[in-house]
Amino acid sequence: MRLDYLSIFPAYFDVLDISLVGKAAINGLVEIHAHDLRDWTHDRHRTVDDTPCGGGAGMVMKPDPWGEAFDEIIGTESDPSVHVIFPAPSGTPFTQSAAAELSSAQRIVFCCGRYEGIDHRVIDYARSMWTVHEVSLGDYVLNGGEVAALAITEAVVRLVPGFMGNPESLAEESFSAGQDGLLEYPLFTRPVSWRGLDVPEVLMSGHHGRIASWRRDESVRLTRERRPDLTDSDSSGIH
Ligand SMILES: COc1ccc(Cn2ccc3ccc(-c4cc(N)[nH]n4)cc32)cc1
Repeated sequence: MRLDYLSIFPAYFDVLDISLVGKAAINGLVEIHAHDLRDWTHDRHRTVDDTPCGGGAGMVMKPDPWGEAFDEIIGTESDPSVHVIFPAPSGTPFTQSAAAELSSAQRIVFCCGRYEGIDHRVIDYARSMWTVHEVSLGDYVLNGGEVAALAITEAVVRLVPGFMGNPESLAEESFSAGQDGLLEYPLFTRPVSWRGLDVPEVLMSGHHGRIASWRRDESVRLTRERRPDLTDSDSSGIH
């Protein structure tokens, strides 16, 4: 899997060399390329923004640098196997199933906007050439697309076959299909007693049936408490 990042702050992606994603890069599972959008400007000030047509506050990212960057990084041929991701507050909420789908992609290009956003023709042009995803991380406002691109990268790359040492652990996580759409149960490890707080006795009983039952009850309780929106979905084991 090749991952490209287009941004006016490409240094945001240096962190990928440190993290687990960096390890995947070393063992050849993923290739990471960060690019400075200003490299495709031609004026002295390396300008990437301009005032919004129709008025309004803030600045909008000009289409020209994006188009030239696309030509060089992706090419001028249409290819639906290339996934182009535009993080945006107006995007579709990003989900674990979206991460799972993207984990089989061979190429993902992250377009990280800043200011008030990117000229919409850039997205329209990308849609005419590749598979485009406009995604939101959640109902809160970031200053640009870079943090979202990092979060999406981690969610996707950890699902790439061969990345996780213990792929079975993926099946037990919150939001993974195997959990019936329920939140993960509380976790404990040694010491059994810590600052007057004890591990639930059932977990020390060695009785696998009771442990499984306790864990499911806890998942149901937590999901009802924190994510009632998940309890009505068909995939959840509770209704
Ligand atoms: C309300 O309108 C706004 C428009 C743009 C911005 C700043 N900005 C510029 C590019 C960009 C890309 C993604 C995001 C983002 C994504 C999520 N889930 N929150 N925020 C924010 C972004 C702030 C607010």
